[in-house]
Amino acid sequence: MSAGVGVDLENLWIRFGDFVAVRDANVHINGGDFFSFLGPSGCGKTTILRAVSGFLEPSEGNVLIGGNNMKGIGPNKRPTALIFQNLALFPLMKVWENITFSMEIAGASAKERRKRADELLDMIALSDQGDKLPSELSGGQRQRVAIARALCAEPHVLLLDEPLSALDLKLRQHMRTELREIQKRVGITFIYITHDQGEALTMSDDIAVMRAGVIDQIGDGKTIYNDPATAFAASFVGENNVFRGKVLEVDGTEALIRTNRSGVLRSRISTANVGKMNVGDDAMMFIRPEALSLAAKGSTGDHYVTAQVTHEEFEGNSFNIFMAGDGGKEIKVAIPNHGQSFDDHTGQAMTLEYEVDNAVVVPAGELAAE
Ligand SMILES: Nc1ncnc2c1ncn2[C@@H]1O[C@H](COP(=O)(O)OP(=O)(O)OP(=O)(O)O)[C@@H](O)[C@H]1O
Repeated sequence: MSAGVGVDLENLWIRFGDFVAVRDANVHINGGDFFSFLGPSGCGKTTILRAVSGFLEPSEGNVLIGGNNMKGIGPNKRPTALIFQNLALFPLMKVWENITFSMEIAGASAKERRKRADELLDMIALSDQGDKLPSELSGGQRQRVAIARALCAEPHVLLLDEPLSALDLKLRQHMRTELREIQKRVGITFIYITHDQGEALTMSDDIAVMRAGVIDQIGDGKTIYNDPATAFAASFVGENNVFRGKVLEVDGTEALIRTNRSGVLRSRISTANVGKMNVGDDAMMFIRPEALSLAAKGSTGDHYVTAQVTHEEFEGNSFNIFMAGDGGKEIKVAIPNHGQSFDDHTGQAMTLEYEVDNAVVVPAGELAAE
């Protein structure tokens, strides 16, 4: 198998007429990593992938693969292979013939092709399925065959454009584990595009969060979830409660925020913004539903929030309490279900407690659409 090589985007701009689809992207992807671009529809993910694969020439900046500048190098001369959502396996060809189609075009003998197909079938854990037709496989198995077919040409970088989105939910979740295992076995660099944060978080070494052509943050899943750099990253990845306000006081890595509706609250400053937030700045503070808990009645201080309960729901693993928040948004509190009894609090004012470390403040900015 070929080794994974690094991919770099340097000051990459992609314009379509006056429209800027990718704005000054700078990304380093380590060789052999599973790297995801995560963002909503239309944010420029596919455009970046097309620039890496060579189907699109950047307006400005460079794409480097294995340290080599790809300027002027066409798609079929690059060490990349691309997998789309629509697999397009040949329905009348057996699985092994599908996998080694590129070798047939190159004039390889049937014996050579079969040998290579068997190696790749082992790799995708479909050892005995080579003589079947694609229609005789499950959706997930067909997906693996498409991956094997892309790997047949020994790319150093595999580019995957939302390859799981056509599958049903259960299979999609199962395929996350499969894909990650295949990637580890093959050892090459995977660049994965998705709007599904669960996919990005479960599979990736690193994730780039994208918004309207801009990369907001690059980091591993835990960093992006626990330490978002922007309001968009905080609100796009996982559920989050937002408290808007202004910075009242900065104390190293912590700040006091005068919120519009919930008094003065203390928060950790997100790492990317330490040293950059000043008194008087518009700010957004985020606390996840699972980081809020019910406090004793009458508790006050800068890590307590009091709000009116609008409704509640039982979700199985948690009791969810919804409270009146700021700017028409609700505050959601998720109380883990340990089999305890749970009173209905609708209409009551409740006080919630949080650990300052579990609150994160960033400069006010665009929130992800719900
Ligand atoms: N050839 C083109 N000409 C003009 N505009 C384009 C072209 N290709 C893409 N765009 C625009 O660039 C933006 C980014 O498109 P892109 O396909 O990269 O988004 P995406 O993040 O992959 O979205 P999705 O998840 O829906 O595929 C979109 O607004 C799209 O309309």
